Amino acid sequence: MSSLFNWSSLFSNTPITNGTRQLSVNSSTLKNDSQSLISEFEYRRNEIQTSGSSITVTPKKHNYRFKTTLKPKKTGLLLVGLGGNNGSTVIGATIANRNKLSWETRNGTQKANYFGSVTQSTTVHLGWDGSRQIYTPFNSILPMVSPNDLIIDGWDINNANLYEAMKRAHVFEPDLIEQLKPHMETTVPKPSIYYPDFIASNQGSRANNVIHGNCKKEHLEKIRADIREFKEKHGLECVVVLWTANTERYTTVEAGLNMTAEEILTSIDQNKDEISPSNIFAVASILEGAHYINGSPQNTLVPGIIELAQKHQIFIGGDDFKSGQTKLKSALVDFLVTSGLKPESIVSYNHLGNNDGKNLSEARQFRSKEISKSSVVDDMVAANTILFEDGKKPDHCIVIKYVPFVGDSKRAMDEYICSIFMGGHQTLAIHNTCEDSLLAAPLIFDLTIITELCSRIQYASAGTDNDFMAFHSVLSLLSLLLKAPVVPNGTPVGNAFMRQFGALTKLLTACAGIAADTDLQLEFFTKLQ
Ligand SMILES: NC(=O)c1ccc[n+]([C@@H]2O[C@H](COP(=O)([O-])OP(=O)(O)OC[C@H]3O[C@@H](n4cnc5c(N)ncnc54)[C@H](O)[C@@H]3O)[C@@H](O)[C@H]2O)c1
Ligand SMILES: O=P([O-])([O-])O[C@@H]1[C@@H](O)[C@H](O)[C@@H](O)[C@H](O)[C@@H]1O
Repeated sequence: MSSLFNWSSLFSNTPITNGTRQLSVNSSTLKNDSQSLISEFEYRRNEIQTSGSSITVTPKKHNYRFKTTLKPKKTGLLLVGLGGNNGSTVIGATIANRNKLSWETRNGTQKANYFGSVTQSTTVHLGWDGSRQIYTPFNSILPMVSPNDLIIDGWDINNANLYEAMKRAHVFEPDLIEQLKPHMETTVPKPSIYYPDFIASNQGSRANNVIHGNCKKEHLEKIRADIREFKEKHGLECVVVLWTANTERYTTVEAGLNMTAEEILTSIDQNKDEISPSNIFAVASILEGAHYINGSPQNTLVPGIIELAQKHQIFIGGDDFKSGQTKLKSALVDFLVTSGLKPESIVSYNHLGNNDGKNLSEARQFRSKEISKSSVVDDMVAANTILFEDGKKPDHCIVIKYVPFVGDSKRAMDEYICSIFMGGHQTLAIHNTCEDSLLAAPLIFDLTIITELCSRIQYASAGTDNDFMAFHSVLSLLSLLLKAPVVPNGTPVGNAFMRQFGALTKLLTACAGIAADTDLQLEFFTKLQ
């Protein structure tokens, strides 16, 4: 007996599709009670055996059951770097959207929105209704937290209140800033951990809001207490701690320091220099049951922190928001290679004038960013041994310059040179003005919302009584939103943008009992039986 499932009826306060359409799923395999939805999904993949130049493909089927707890959790977001350009933009945007603010610009009246957010502003193809293709909003497929409902707070080494921080950021229009003033001027970030050696020396003048003392164990306990207090004060069911503070230098990764959960905890107890502020935030989050996301490029998520997250069944994700120049690259290079054109040279230059750019103007912080920006084409190159028969990657050059005048309005200039047919070359020269915080802030919502959703999804093998399990702690599903995805050990990194989007939406539709969109569209040139 098929069941018609429409979860909006369960939560009258959850707008199912922003008032446009109601999505109901009519499936015989779908079971739901008032608390959860169980779907069955036949996962088809190819088991591959290679031997020399021969490949053997064995199609395999795996029958999954997905169990989604339907009611979104009351969720808090704690931002490390709350007073920064991204942090103040995130908070301001939720207030503006929640209060349906509009403001005057020289181009006319602008209304608050969540453009640039995958969860809030994209749609997913469901199929053909006989006369047109039907798409549904991403956030109508399963119940998700609304960014308007997020409780947001955080830490900063600078004590500017969020109104001052917003003005300093030069991201929002003055009319909006003044409307937000009463909502933001009373919020001051919590004092944070400051170890000068990890961020640029030019950030020292900002550090007037720091936790005193040099004992890393005490710093850990203070951050843990902050997380506990935040959770209890707001009655939260889910907390995500997200690093949007300055890019740190890489930390050493070695046995005895941070290779295991025990080592990272012992190294904190022993006050080891190589334990970074972001390491401490990650450990504190995990120990307090809060999920941790790294929006910056440094290697916070060392093996010991990954092991600790697994022990505590907490999600972690990173690294480095994929917001502008690299985001375009992750789609464009996929397009070029898929077209049979061979990128030979990729030069990505940008200059920016915000504090991020100032921090990145020092060599060790730039190096963290150069690493995360450089790895984004690796999977696309490896996918085509016709073009890249010798495995030689394209020349790939990253340049970042600090030019204060442009502020948060980063100017990215890229040149792609490809080998094409019969010895020709195609050159793409792209000028891309990236309003950095307006591009990154939506990703912060998505990272938080998808992490909370994944905390409500469990899986089991169909046809068995095996218990339902949570996904792996390293939430590689967040790769769409990150430049250098951290993935479970031994699994591949995927950066091609549309493949990442497809993986995310196909999981959601599988959990909702909706047939995955194969794009084959056989119904248009065959007779469906
Ligand atoms: N498009 C983007 O904006 C984008 C894209 C990818 C990555 N990022 C990364 O996001 C981060 C934030 O970018 P931003 O433009 O908001 O930078 P920002 O400099 O404006 O904000 C960073 C904030 O972190 C604070 N801070 C530094 N160390 C801290 C610590 N230990 N604890 C708490 N606060 C601390 C600083 O005082 C500052 O207010 C940077 O690492 C940047 O590389 C940004
Ligand atoms: O995301 P993206 O535009 O490729 O990369 C950007 C860097 O090139 C830039 O220096 C700074 O704006 C951001 O930190 C961001 O990481």
